[in-house]
Amino acid sequence: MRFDVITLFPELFAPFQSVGVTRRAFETRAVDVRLWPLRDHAEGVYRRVDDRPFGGGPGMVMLVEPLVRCLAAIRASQAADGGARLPVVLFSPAGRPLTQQRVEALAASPGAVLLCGRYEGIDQRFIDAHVDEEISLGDYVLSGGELPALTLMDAVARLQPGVLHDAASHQQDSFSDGLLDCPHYSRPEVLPLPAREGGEPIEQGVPPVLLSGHHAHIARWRREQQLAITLRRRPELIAAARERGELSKKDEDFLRGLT
Ligand SMILES: CCN(CC)Cc1ccc(CNC(=O)c2csc3nc[nH]c(=O)c23)cc1
Repeated sequence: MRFDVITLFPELFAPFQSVGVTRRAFETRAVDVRLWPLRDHAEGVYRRVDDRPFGGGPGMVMLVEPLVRCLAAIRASQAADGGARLPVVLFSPAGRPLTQQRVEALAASPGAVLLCGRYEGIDQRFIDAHVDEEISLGDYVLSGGELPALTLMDAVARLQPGVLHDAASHQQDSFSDGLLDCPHYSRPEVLPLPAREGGEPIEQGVPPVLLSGHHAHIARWRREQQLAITLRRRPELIAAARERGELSKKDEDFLRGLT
C-alpha cells in the first residue's frame, strides 16, 4: 500500500523510515511512502503556501493553488505507476478522531494521500473540492498534521503482512480486543527497587502465576488483569466489549466480583 504525503516539513518523516517496525515496512515496500514538499509547488518569488485569513483573526491559512498543483503532481505520479487514485485524508483538529477500526480499514486499502495541515488550517474551497475525509488524533492542540500522519502510518504499517515478527502479537494488542493491556514482567524475578518517596514499598517479585508454566492459568490471570484495569480506567470500554458480545460468562463473573 502507498502513502503520498503532502507536508511543509518532509524532514519530520525521515525517522519513520529508518527505525524499527516501520523501517521494515518501508524496506520491504509493504508500505510505500512518497513525500511531497508543498513548497515545491508554490510559485512567485516568495513561494507562498499560506496567507492571511479573509475576515481577519489570528494565524494564517494554507492557500488553495499550491495544494492543487501538488495534488495534480501526485495524481500524475499515481497514474504513471498504474496505481489506484487514492482518497485524500486531511489531518485536522476538526476531523473525526482516529480509531483502530479506521486504521484497519486503511491498512486493508491501497493507501491514501495524507495532507498535513499547518497554521490555522486549509482554505475551505480545497477541502470542499478535494478532501475525502478529515481525521483528528484527539482533543488536544498540536502544531500541525505531521505527527498525526506519522501516527496513522505507524499503526497501518504494523498491520501489514510480514512487518511484525510475531503476527499474533497485533491480534493480542489490547485495542484489538477492546480492553486495556495486562501488566508485563521480565527478568530478573526479584528486583531491589526502592520504595517510592513516602509511598508503599514496591512489589519486588513477579506474580507467581507467570512463573507457573500453567498456560491456562496464565491466560486467565492476564484476562482478569485486563478486565480489572479496564474497569478502573476506562469503564466505557467494558460496556462496549459487552455490547459486542466479547465478554465471556467467566469474564462477567469476575467483573461482578469486583463491583
Ligand atoms: C482555532 C483553534 N484551533 C483548532 C483547535 C486552531 C488550530 C490549532 C492547531 C492546528 C494544528 N493541528 C493540526 O493540524 C492537527 C491535525 S490532526 C490533529 N489532531 C489533534 N490536534 C491537532 O491539533 C491536529 C490547527 C488549527
